[in-house]
Amino acid sequence: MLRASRLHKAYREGRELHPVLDAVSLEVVPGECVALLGRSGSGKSTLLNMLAGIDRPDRGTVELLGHHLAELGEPALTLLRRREIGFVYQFFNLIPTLKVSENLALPLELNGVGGRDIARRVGTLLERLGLGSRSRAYPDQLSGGEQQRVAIGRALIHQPSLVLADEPTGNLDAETGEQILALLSELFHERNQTLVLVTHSLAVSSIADRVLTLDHGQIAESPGDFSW
Ligand SMILES: Nc1ncnc2c1ncn2[C@@H]1O[C@H](COP(=O)(O)OP(=O)(O)OP(=O)(O)O)[C@@H](O)[C@H]1O
Repeated sequence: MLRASRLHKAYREGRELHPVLDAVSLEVVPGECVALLGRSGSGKSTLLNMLAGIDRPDRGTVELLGHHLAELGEPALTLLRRREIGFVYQFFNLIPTLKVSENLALPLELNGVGGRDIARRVGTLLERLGLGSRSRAYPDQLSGGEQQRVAIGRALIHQPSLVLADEPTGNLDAETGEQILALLSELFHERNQTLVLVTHSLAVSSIADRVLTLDHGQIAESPGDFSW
């Protein structure tokens, strides 16, 4: 599904080069849920962006579904992301001028799915998300937890092979966060998808089959003795 080999990334701060990833390698197999754990600033989002081809490593390679991302131009990368990846972000990133149902429909429209099929799939998923009565609401009329439900729906509706979630509960209170995590985990298992979940929370990483920790630019299996 996903293979990253010896990724290096450094950011320049004035004259100094600040290394973030130092020969990071990881492999994710289909159907797996992998949590990427690390303290703030350890490079989790940087790594996630490389895995999705949003940012490019200084050195190293990323292979997604057999495609070497470095060999793809921007249009091909965009197409691959649109079809094969669903994203869930900490701050939901819904489009404020679109209703709930329209936000959900967007990935299907971008992938050329027909109108009737879109209406059916949006309707079914809205019920599954417990948002059947909110389809005509705008994002700012929803609670944080409801907005994240919509965002999870938007990430999954086009049945991508890979879902990338960056701190999906980071902006929610503990109880809502637990509900969102349970929903994400349920939907992920039902659909037999592959999930890479970035978090700094051990509780969040508990839904994963495997936990990788990122520390000082390097990755290790299992949470070890970090205490953030
Ligand atoms: N575009 C950029 N330019 C310069 N430095 C950057 C850039 N993006 C990230 N960094 C730096 O790289 C380091 C890793 O950032 P990153 O956002 O990947 O960490 P993170 O583990 O996701 O943190 P958090 O949990 O706080 O979101 C940080 O020191 C950050 O300041």
